[in-house]
Amino acid sequence: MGQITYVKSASQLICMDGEGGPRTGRGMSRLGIIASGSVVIEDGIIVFAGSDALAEQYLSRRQSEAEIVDARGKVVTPGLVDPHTHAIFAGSRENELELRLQGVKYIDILKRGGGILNTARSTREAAEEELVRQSRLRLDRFLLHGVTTIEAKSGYGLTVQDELKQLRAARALNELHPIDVVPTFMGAHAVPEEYRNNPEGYVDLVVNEMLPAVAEYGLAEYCDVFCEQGVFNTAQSRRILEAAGGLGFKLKLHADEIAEGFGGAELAAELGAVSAEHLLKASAEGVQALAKSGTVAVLLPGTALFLMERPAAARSMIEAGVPVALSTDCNPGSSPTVSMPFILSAACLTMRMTPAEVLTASTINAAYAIGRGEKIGSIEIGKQGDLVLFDADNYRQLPYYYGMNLVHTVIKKGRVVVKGGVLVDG
Ligand SMILES: O=C(O)CC1=NCN=C1
Ligand SMILES: [Zn+2]
Repeated sequence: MGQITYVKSASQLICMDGEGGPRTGRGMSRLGIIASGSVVIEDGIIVFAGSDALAEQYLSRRQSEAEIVDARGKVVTPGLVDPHTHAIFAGSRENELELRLQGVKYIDILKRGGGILNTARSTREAAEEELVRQSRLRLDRFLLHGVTTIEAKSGYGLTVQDELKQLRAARALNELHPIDVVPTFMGAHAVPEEYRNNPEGYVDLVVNEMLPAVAEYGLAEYCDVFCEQGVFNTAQSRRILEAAGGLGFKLKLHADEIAEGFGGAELAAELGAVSAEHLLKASAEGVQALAKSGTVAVLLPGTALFLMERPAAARSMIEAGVPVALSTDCNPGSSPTVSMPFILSAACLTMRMTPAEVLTASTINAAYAIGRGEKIGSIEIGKQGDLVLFDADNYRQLPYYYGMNLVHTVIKKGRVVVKGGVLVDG
């Protein structure tokens, strides 16, 4: 008899069930809400989701064997999914905040050898165990904010060995922490100091040495590139992503974050990338291309806020039929946060997404952005038993109480890992 967890009598059960594939347009507003609903999880997999009455019937005599989680007065959603993080790193860059408040631009800090290169220095110096220790604390905080799966990129090593070290740390965390970690290789995050005068030589290193090594050790599912003016141009980005595709990596792209209409969105769509990320400055043609290719637009309103930039045009993307997902972009330079609940609020307040849309964008659509849409992101029979119980009367309160963490209980693969807003040991 398997381990049964019975999540009982939620005031609102947000199933997010529905047609296959990421949700678009009006589909982003269909949440599949069951008033007074219950979920039964057996051996980590959802075996029932529906009304309380039917749950009682389903369990019948086996209720006595179940661990009952009282969800009365709670809103129950799928575990939140963060599809874009740089969460594996050492050090911090709080000094840059004051620099930027004095008017120094993010990209100029990088050009001066700070920014990503600052974190690269501290990440290269850190042993793998130290990387795991520091990053594990961030994963604990993600869990306390209702996040049960994250994507995690490399890109602070910028040498073959240090990129492999970062990805091994991601693998170790995936094994030792309740949160599932989906790894992305991002050696093309910045050109390191030692290649400052030979950026093409660094692209050669990424293509000829880093990608084959990461593929050989099976350390990443995705390849991502910072396609940006002053970082990697579209020709370099294309070369790296085409090489990655040839080695079996699925593709992502940091696109149109800083320079207007740099062509990242168009490139992501042309290469059939699973997702394009940031898109603050995407062109109208780029948005249309994303809609046509079905590439998920991963929007990062926290980053726009932290960089004091206007956010991505989420409304026109949704209206164009682009599947939209949300993320913290957790990283020490442009978005030092793990709070997906705050990102939901920021998406409403700065990009005019609705409460229903931001929930879809942080669950099922975020799951599809990392290739996990058939496994997580909704409360449906056969999916992984990842749930969050929020202290809220209804789902609209999640983005409404901005800056507050309403997470009460988190269940990961059927096991309670956060209770009363506190991590459960073991
Ligand atoms: O600054 C960082 O560490 C992360 C980042 N990569 C591209 N934009 C922000
Ligand atoms: Zn990023």
